[in-house]
Amino acid sequence: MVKVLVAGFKGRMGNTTVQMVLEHADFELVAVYDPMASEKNLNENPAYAQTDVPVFNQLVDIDTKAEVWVDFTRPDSVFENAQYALQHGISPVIGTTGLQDDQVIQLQALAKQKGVGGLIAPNFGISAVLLMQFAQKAAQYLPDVEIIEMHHDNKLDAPSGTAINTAKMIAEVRQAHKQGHPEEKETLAGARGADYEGMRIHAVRLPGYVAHEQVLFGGKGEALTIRQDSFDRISFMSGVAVAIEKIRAYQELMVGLENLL
Ligand SMILES: NC(=O)c1ccc[n+]([C@@H]2O[C@H](COP(=O)([O-])OP(=O)(O)OC[C@H]3O[C@@H](n4cnc5c(N)ncnc54)[C@H](O)[C@@H]3O)[C@@H](O)[C@H]2O)c1
Ligand SMILES: O=C(O)C1=N[C@H](C(=O)O)CCC1
Repeated sequence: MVKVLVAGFKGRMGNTTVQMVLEHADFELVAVYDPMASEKNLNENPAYAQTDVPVFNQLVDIDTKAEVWVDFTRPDSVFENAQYALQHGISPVIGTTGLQDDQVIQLQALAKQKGVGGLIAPNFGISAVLLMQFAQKAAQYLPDVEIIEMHHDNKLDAPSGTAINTAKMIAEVRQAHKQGHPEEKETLAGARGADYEGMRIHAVRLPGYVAHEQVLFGGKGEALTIRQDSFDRISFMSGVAVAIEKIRAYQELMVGLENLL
């Protein structure tokens, strides 16, 4: 049984992860953490009356035998949480987006120093992992690309972690270049979206959406559109489960679920 702590358990993804871990035959939920929690045990919540899982609402109070730390929290708390996990020999499985490149480098150095495996996955959905791989392949032949990501309107970070990762993967196979007309001007600021090495990224935030991405390629007289949709947060759970199962076999912090598939 893999002993699991879920950070951000009061949130949308944290709650979905708690249910998945409780239902999984090979996982044991040993702790949950969220600064918004006021209860001492998860069983104070009627939905989890049959459980016996300690609740923590401050990092300093956490006392656990957890082997894996699943993090679905906030862009401004994930770095501290991941540092805490690595320092305590707990493998972080990080779904929270918004980590800066220098923070990822620092966490990778810490993981190496401690010999602890960990994963940062911008997206745990298999459709998104495949979309990123297909987009990287397509960009070898169609280097003019724009990315449109669409999310629910409670999302804090823009562009999404998936969109940034898609752009990074495309940038590995594509010469950076400015797209559009050389003299184009925005008559309304932001009209052309964010710029990643000449690729434009557009972020849509609307109620009713969950998580969706389109990568648009244009060539001479032709176009290709690749799209994926997460209609429900359950779409992320098989990826989270794979990461929990496999991560303790590693001694480094990796980026991307594809590293474990
Ligand atoms: N990688 C993926 O596949 C994937 C999928 C969905 C969401 N996400 C990301 O997961 C994160 C959470 O998304 P959400 O929709 O569940 O958000 P949410 O706002 O519903 O939940 C976040 C929870 O984190 C808690 N929290 C705040 N600070 C904390 C801290 N320091 N430690 C522990 N918990 C803390 C909040 O109280 C809240 O309950 C976001 O960054 C989002 O982009 C990633
Ligand atoms: O709901 C979110 O927020 C999501 N964030 C991730 C991202 O930023 O790419 C993945 C999909 C859901």
